[in-house]
Amino acid sequence: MAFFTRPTSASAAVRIVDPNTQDEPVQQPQSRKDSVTRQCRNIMIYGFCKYADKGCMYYHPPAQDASQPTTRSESPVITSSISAQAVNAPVFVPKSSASFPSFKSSHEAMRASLSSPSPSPPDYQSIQEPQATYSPYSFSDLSDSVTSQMSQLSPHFYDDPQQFNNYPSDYEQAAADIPYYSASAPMFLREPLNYHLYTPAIPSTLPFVSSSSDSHFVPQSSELRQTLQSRSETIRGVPPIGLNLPEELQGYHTLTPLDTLVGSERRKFGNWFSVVYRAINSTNGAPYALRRIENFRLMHQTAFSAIEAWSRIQHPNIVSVHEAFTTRAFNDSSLVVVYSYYPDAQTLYDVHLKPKSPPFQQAFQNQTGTQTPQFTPVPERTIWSYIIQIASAIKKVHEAKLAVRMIDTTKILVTGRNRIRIGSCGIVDVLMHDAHQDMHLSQLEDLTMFGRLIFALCCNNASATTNGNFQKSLEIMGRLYSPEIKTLGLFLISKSHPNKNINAVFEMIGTRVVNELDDALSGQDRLENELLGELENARLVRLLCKFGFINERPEFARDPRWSETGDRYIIKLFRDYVFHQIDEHGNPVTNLSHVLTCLSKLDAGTDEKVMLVARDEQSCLVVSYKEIKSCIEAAFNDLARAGR
Ligand SMILES: Nc1ncnc2c1ncn2[C@@H]1O[C@H](COP(=O)(O)OP(=O)(O)OP(=O)(O)O)[C@@H](O)[C@H]1O
Repeated sequence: MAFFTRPTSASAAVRIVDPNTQDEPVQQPQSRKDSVTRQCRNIMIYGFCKYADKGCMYYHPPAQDASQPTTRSESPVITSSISAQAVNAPVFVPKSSASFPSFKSSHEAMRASLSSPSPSPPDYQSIQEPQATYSPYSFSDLSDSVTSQMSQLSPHFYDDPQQFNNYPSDYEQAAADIPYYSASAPMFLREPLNYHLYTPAIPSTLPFVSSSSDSHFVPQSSELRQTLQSRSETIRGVPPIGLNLPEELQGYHTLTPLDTLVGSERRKFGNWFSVVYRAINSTNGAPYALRRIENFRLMHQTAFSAIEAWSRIQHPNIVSVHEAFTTRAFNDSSLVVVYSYYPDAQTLYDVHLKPKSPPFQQAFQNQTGTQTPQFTPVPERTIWSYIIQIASAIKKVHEAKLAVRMIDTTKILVTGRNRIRIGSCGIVDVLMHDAHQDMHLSQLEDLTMFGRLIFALCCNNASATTNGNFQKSLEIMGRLYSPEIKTLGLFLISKSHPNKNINAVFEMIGTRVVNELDDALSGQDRLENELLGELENARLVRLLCKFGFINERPEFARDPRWSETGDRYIIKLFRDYVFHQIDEHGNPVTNLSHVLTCLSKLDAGTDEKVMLVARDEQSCLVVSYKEIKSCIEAAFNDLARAGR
């Protein structure tokens, strides 16, 4: 790959040479016969030609004619109102329109034209040289303005925080660190991408961060996307009509029950019936889970002090408690506790213990009595993961001088791949406020419940430690899992162990915690990698929005100054260049990579130049992405100002 020295001049103007004529002898000037019928471009650009009376060979219409805008089929009108430096570049007139380069060839033309090293001293002079044969009007008039305008742009562009205000300061630092931007370093016409501004390709040497890898906590990319989409859809789900629920409940609205059980199926929370609703908070618009305890009468306001203590507990394995209140909105006296909401969460019971309806073939075999349904054991790695997460949550709660009081497969939520959270915290504290509670005993009871839960999960039976199932459960555990799990389970359910506390649990599972940590960190790497792939989206959407604001505005449809001149004209041509390419057969080029590359370079404002060809193919402009970017900024700011 070859890169070529950038002209040392500050000018943006580059003479375009048709690549086919690179090695050909210099073209002869156009015949005078042709010239006198063509309108002088100085008239089109400046409204007058100072060489009109000094021998300029082109046609100079009377003053009123010159001011008339040309139609679209003619060459673009570039008036003196043009502010973009690139517009001041000399206009390229191809030898014949039939040789208009296709998308590919225009790039090749660009390459070819730029491939010869720029002469030194300043390239500008080399541009002036062929004036006599190339264009009848003086270039020197343009040079000053171009130089001065470019000098405003070039040297400090990357120093100006305004230009890069879309990027975090790290990126600015990165830009500063890259020698490419250093003033003393060689500059190139054809620039490499600013890699600090682009998402690098995923290194294949790190298989665990690749989007197709499946980690313990993070599924592969496609599944992750599906999961997130589904959650987003769930949050926006509308409640079924006719539920007769309150429209507004203490600042929450759009109540949707998460439990569809009816009648005798309804499960109880202790002695009380309970329902969980998803509801939207009117203040912040976020969804929350509201657990309602029906027909509960609060005797003392102090019962809510436990909720206050629970609301201070933040832990990745505990569903956060936000607030609690009593209400008569359900036509009874209900207690409502508000929790963080996890869309598509299922309870551990639903995921692992709930009897699944057997597949068709299996059901048929059962009827004939040839085969009994088997349960699918929870993998040992998953059991350890659950153990560590629950133990970690319990430790946090016990250290806060509280007890969980409800460690049960129906109250632990699976909120992601192998991610669990203890839910419904704080409710028992309110319900049992009047009963005397010994915190130490409550904490021991937590550990016993924890042990029962381990047995239940390993044996796929919620009553694994009761109803005479214990011996069978021990046998199943011994057969399916390593002895450490059984030892831990027995330790937790034992009543008389002198040293039973959560810290002792961690002493027993210490080595397994290391695995969990490794998997958690790998999951984080995977997620970071996923996030990296999404980084580009925001910048591209921002740009596309600006394009949408600027291009084809109906109120300016009849105003040629809006889209046929200056900044807007460049934006229009650039839009054509990005989106409306056609191949050599005239078919649309729908190359997404081309679009993304162009937009990324535009957003980064690179110095790389691009050749924009007018729709009538009679002229073209060479502008840098940096200049196009400033055109877009200017046009957008005009609109924004007008809007204000
Ligand atoms: N914080 C929450 N975020 C999202 N969903 C939740 C939340 N809390 C509970 N749910 C969901 O609400 C549903 C009902 O919860 P509930 O605790 O009533 O479970 P259950 O299995 O019906 O147990 P039970 O009725 O015996 O208490 C469950 O599907 C659960 O996944």
